[in-house]
Parts: sequence; C-alpha cells; structure tokens
Amino acid sequence: MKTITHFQKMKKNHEKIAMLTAYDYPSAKGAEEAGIDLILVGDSVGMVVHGYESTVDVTLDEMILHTKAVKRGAQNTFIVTDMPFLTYHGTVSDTIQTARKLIQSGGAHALKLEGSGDVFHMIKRLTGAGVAVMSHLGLTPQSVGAMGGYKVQGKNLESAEKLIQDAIAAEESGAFALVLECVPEPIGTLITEKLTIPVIGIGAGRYTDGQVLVYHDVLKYGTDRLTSFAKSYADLSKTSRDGILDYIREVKESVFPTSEHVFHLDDQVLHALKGGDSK
Ligand SMILES: Nc1nc(=O)c2c([nH]1)NC[C@@H]1CN(c3ccc(C(=O)N[C@@H](CCC(=O)O)C(=O)O)cc3)CN21
Ligand SMILES: CC(C)C(=O)C(=O)O
Ligand SMILES: [Mg+2]
Repeated sequence: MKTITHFQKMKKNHEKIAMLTAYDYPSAKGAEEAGIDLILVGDSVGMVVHGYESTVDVTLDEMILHTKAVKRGAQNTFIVTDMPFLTYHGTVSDTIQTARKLIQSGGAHALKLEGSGDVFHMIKRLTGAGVAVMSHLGLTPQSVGAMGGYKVQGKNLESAEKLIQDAIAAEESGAFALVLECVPEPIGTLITEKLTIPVIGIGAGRYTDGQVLVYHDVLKYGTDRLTSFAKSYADLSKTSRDGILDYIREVKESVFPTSEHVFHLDDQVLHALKGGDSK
C-alpha cells in the first residue's frame, strides 16, 4: 500500500498523484483494481449519493458507514476521510474523539479538514496525537453558506496572498498533503512550488502534484451538470439507464427469464405432484 512517505516521494520525483473519491464497496474495489494512488471518502457523498443540497448535512455516522464500506472494497489502498461539517470546531477533545471514531470504527488512514485559522490549531493537535491529516483550502464546500456560493478563490491580490500564507501554515501545522480547490492555475502552481508536501488539485490547474475528482463526475453517474474543472471518462448514467430499459422490455415481452435462469424439477416429482401414481 502506498502511504504518506510514498506520496512525498512522488512529489519529489515529479510523479503525478491520482486521487479519486469512493463511497461504497464496488466503487472502492474498482478504484483499487484500476490502481488509484489514494481514495478520498469525501463528504460529497451527501450530494452525489444521498441527494443532499450541500455537504453541510452530512453526519459523522454517514462518514463512518461509507468509510467502512470503502475499506472492505479497497484493503490495500490509502484511505482519507473527510471530517464532516462542524465536527472539528468545538473543543480539542471532541475533535480528537470524532477523529478516533473515523479511524477506529471507520478504518480511515487519514482525515481531511477544510479551512484555515482555528482549523490549523486542530490539525496541530491531531498530528501531534499521531493522526495523518490532509488540509483542504481554496473553495471549501462546507463553508458554502459563509462564502455565498461555490466560487473560484484567490482571484485578487489580497485573497491570493492569504491563500498562499494559509497553505504554508497548513504545512507548518503538520498536514501531510493539501487539497487545493477551485483557484486560478498560477495560484495552484505557486503553492505547489512553495510547499514541500504534495498539493492535490481540483480545479487548481495543470501543475499541482496531483489531481482529485469526484467518482460520479469521472464516470458521469447521476450528476447531470458538471463543474467546469471536472471531466467524464465514461457515461454510467446512460449505461445503467440502457440496461434497466432492456430489463424492463424483456420482462414485459416475456423474453426474460429464459430456461438458463430457471430451476428445473425432476419429471417424476412433477408427475406425482400433479396427482399421477407416485413411487
Ligand atoms: N459532483 C460533485 N463534484 C464536486 O466536485 C463536488 C461535489 N459534487 N460536491 C461537493 C463539492 C462541491 N464542489 C463544487 C461545487 C460547485 C462548484 C462550481 O460551481 N464552480 C464553478 C465556479 C464558478 C466561478 O466562480 O467562476 C465552476 O464553473 O466550476 C465548484 C465546486 C466540489 N465538490
Ligand atoms: C471534492 C473533494 C476534494 C472533496 O472534498 C469531496 O469529495 O468531498
Ligand atoms: Mg469534501
């Protein structure tokens, strides 16, 4: 299994890191079989799997449940789990207790925390306690309420400078990697050059140390409107719709099941059942 030191080495060797989200047993199994470098059990699960409006409705129990399923599907892949909204902003001991559940019950190898300021203090405490932590800066979807929508971050001098300072502070607080979301490409490049930890971009341009995308975007499964930075490599929505259409049609037309799909009964038993002479 690739682990933290491996990801640092990949950055040093300019070997791109490919991260993908997964939320359940089959998606994790497929990602591992394809050779993904690490899996993110993202709180985007709330939107793409549960149909929530945003990620702020996702609960700790849901993140534990999905992490457990992913763990069973990908036993040899590094798993990062998102700490859900407002589960790392109270006391240090509450945060550590929540982290313990995601790691011990869920089976996560590392946790991802969105944001700066007080969050860096929590990252320091978690990493100090031996937890591997990934920082998430730029567009931080859990703050959608405070940000007033999903918008590209770091577009003016002031916000770009703050973002760069935050990225440095994330590294200094002990994070082993940074997810950088929705920033102009030159900002992604600058931060990637400034940090010694790997920077994994999502809408952060071509020159970050790696990329991460949401499973349902990559495979176009149930998501009809893509963000401008995502790319689809398959069309599972169409594949599944076509399959279900065929199934319905075959049932209606009595094409399915055929004799291959049925259990046969010994002729003698049937004869006897129908009232013929037994033995
Ligand atoms: N399917 C899916 N993909 C994701 O990448 C994703 C989720 N869901 N859910 C959780 C968060 C939310 N994310 C989002 C959601 C919307 C935008 C968005 O609308 N971005 C605009 C930027 C507009 C601008 O400021 O110019 C875009 O055009 O991409 C970005 C990230 C990323 N995450
Ligand atoms: C989009 C990625 C980075 C994420 O945080 C998620 O999937 O929840
Ligand atoms: Mg997330």
